[in-house]
Amino acid sequence: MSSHLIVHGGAPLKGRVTPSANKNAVLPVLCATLLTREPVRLRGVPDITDVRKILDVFRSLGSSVSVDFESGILDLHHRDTRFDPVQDRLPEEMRSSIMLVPGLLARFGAARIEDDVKGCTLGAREIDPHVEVFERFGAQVERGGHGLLLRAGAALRPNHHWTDYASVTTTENFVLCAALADGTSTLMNAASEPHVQEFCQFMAMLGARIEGAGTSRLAIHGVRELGGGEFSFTEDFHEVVTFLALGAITGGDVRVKNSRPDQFPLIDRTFAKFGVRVLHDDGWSRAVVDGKLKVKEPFTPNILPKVEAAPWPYLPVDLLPIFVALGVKAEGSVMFWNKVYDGGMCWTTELAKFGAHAFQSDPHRTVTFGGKPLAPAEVESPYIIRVAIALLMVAASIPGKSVIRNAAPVRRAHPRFAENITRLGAQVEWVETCAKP
Ligand SMILES: CC(=O)N[C@H]1[C@@H](OP(=O)(O)OP(=O)(O)OC[C@H]2O[C@@H](n3ccc(=O)[nH]c3=O)[C@H](O)[C@@H]2O)O[C@H](CO)[C@@H](O)[C@@H]1O
Ligand SMILES: C=C(OP(=O)(O)O)C(=O)O
Repeated sequence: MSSHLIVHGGAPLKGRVTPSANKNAVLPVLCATLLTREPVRLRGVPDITDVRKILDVFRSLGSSVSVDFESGILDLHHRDTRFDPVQDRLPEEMRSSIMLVPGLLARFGAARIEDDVKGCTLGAREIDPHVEVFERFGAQVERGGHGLLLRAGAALRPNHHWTDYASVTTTENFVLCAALADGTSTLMNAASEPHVQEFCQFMAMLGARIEGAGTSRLAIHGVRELGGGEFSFTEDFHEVVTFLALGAITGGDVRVKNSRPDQFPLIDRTFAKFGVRVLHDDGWSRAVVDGKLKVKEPFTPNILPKVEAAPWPYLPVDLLPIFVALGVKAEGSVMFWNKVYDGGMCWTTELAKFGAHAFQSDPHRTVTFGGKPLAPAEVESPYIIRVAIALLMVAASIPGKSVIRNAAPVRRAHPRFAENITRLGAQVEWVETCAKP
């Protein structure tokens, strides 16, 4: 079964929208709940496929799971749980599956990593930095059927570690292991993305002792046990940017609830490179285009304006496709540089189907020559959430019917996405089919 998005583009998107929570904050938090035997209540939990997969794991462990996606309230209680690391399988095709390991080790002294925990097909996405973290905390790792099997003794061993690069989920796994380790652990080159910070806030609410959240050095003082409690998620900055960009690319006027404009200065400057002014006022953000989308000329002669994406506080790499879509529409040329992934720019051929001129100059870089006339098209999304969104953005800006084939990755991160943008005036519908729509 495949899920395609049918888009009748050309309508300017207008209105107000409240974003959901950030999948990349919600998932490590869900994994972290395995570390406590006390009840946890989460508010603002989005109805996305990755969340459903983790909740299915909890049910199979025997945990109490009560979720109401309408209100976004999730009650979890992991008390009498059971797990067989050889027989039981964990979710695949999602990166966060790897963050179940510390909770399983803490409960059962055993865990597993499935063969496919790459998530979006953005490139290599190695697991070695994770394995290294688990080994430093004292786990033994060996290859088993369909993945790796891990075993650890009673308490994990505190340690001092410096990673090759600032990895989001490796940092989160380090914190998850260190929270209950027998002493103080430190991590250098820690990731500091907003979702890593939000995850650390949740851990602190459970009673974890973390210093340096939001910086590149974390110190975690292990505690004997963690408690329970309540936690509310904030708005997802990926969704804030997505809705703003959809308003801008369709010539509309979308206002998006955003309680963290302090995280936006670089994002706002990136929008400005395409002629989009982002205004933040009273908890709401708004994208304004004066005239038409146009690339801002640099003062330096004979250079290409560029957008660089890298670990925070750079522009987040998952936002890059959204700006590529703006680059295709804006008059002028821009170089996009994905400093993280070696396979994140593979989709320029799909843009060409709309008549766009985009050139992939190497695995990390693409140049857009924007402002060319575009026509509706049938395009194929790779298994990359934000690329499906970027293709939809381009389609929504062109009058006529386009089809985004295999757009299901959208459902991994954006709940009720088609409904949300339909309320803003888009004409979008899902089609589930075995055949071509
Ligand atoms: C569930 C979750 O939170 N997923 C996010 C998380 O994935 P994830 O934690 O898997 O991403 P990492 O930060 O580990 O980076 C992914 C890959 O990029 C490469 N790499 C990364 C950084 C670097 O400086 N050098 C380098 O080579 C490595 O091959 C690495 O495996 O962070 C990514 C980078 O923000 C986001 O795209 C993902 O949405
Ligand atoms: C790449 C993403 O997620 P994952 O790491 O789960 O594949 C994403 O959220 O854009």
